[in-house]
Amino acid sequence: MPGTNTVVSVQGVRIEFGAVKALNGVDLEVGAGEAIGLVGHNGAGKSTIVNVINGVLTPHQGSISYAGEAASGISAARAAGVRCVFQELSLCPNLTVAENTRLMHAGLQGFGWRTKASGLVRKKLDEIFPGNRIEASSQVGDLSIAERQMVEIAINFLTVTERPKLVILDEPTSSLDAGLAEQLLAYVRRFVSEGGSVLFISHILGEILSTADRIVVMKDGKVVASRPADGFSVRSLVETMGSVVKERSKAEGRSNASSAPVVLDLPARRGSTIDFRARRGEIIGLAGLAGHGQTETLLDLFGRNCSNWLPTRKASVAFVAGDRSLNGTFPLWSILRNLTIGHLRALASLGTVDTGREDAVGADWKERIAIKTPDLANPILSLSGGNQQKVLFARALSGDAETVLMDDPMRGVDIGTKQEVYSILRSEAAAGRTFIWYSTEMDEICLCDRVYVFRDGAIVAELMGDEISEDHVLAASFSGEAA
Ligand SMILES: Nc1ncnc2c1ncn2[C@@H]1O[C@H](COP(=O)(O)OP(=O)(O)OP(=O)(O)O)[C@@H](O)[C@H]1O
Repeated sequence: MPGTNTVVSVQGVRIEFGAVKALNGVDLEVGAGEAIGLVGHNGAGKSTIVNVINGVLTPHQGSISYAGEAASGISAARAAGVRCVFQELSLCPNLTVAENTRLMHAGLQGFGWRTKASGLVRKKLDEIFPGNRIEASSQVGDLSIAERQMVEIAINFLTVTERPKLVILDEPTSSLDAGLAEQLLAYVRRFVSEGGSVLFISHILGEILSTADRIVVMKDGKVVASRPADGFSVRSLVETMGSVVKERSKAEGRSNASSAPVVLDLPARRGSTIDFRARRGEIIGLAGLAGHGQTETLLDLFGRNCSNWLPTRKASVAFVAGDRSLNGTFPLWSILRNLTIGHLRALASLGTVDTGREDAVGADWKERIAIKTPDLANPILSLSGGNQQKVLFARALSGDAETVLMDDPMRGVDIGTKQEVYSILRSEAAAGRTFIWYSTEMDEICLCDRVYVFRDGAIVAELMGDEISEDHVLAASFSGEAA
């Protein structure tokens, strides 16, 4: 029986989507003042259990109770103080930050609600992310993905009539750079020390280990471990999730392509003296604080190198978009069509798509990066977030583009798959492909051959080989000079 200090308890919950057993008898309890880290491979069932707790999904079997009272549904969860920051951000892009705050908090009503909403959200943004420059009057569609994530987090933590009791954060740092992620984790610890509870999902295991009191590991729709965080290490977590840690030194396999031909370049801008240059076979990292011009540089490179008045059989650059739902997936299409759309010409014979070859490409990539689905003909939205991201990767890598531009492409991808993708990138680079990779994860930046650090829209440092380290990237990000 759940204790009096229990905020939410789920017992024996089962959820099936057709043939997929998304939850196969899950028990989970969250106590007051507890920070729980929830980890598991892509498709393990983490978002599904979140949707049960916040009342969006009704279990096919099993029960749910809030503070010891059996109840279900969105309003029961809301009344129990459950709030959720979703993996696919749920703000309305055509409304302002203040208007989105009002949508989430029905208590903001009557004369002067807009001023009150603006004040509350600005105050919470400053409390969680000191130094941010987000205006309450800004339209959400004009904000970067990191800013949208910050707004959604602030809206869910703020108190209008009732203080939130349990805030569920589904991959909240996936679009935040290291500095913003640290600010959020520090705030989470403060919230928990004041008696609030947090259920925190992340594929970045370091932040789970440093923030959670207890870690729950899911695998194939079941909870396979639930222990105090100090009983886990990165290695034991990965193994409990069912993957193996591959040891690799940062410099392993780094190419020394300094004499290879330049395939893409951009002149220095905004007062910088450093030109951007990418050589054949290089993996170039774009680093720096989020929103300092990395995505714009990728878009600029893409625009300059793909616009062609004449139809072409071979695209020279492919792009893995950072905002999966806005620019990545075709939501009404199948998984297979989403994967092959980038290079249908190469799969065509006599002007129509050769479905046999298309199926073979799909089956090959399903196997290579473990896309978790019973059938590639299923809609793309039937996949978990991380598995959708794998499809976008496969779309870029399965074509024959010589250069692949990647805008923070590992968002939501589990650690086992990341390791596979790192190996694929390294072997493709050795075969002559060039990768330009914006990442908000320092570990990934450290895997690159050469790194450009961005600040205020300009390149402020170029790091090579052993110079590529967290300290040097941070020093350049803040002071504009390599350490
Ligand atoms: N609406 C849906 N229709 C069909 N299958 C679904 C649906 N939602 C989830 N699933 C399936 O349920 C399983 C669990 O998905 P869930 O999104 O909970 O995984 P997850 O652990 O959150 O993964 P990720 O780390 O990639 O976000 C997956 O196999 C997924 O394909």
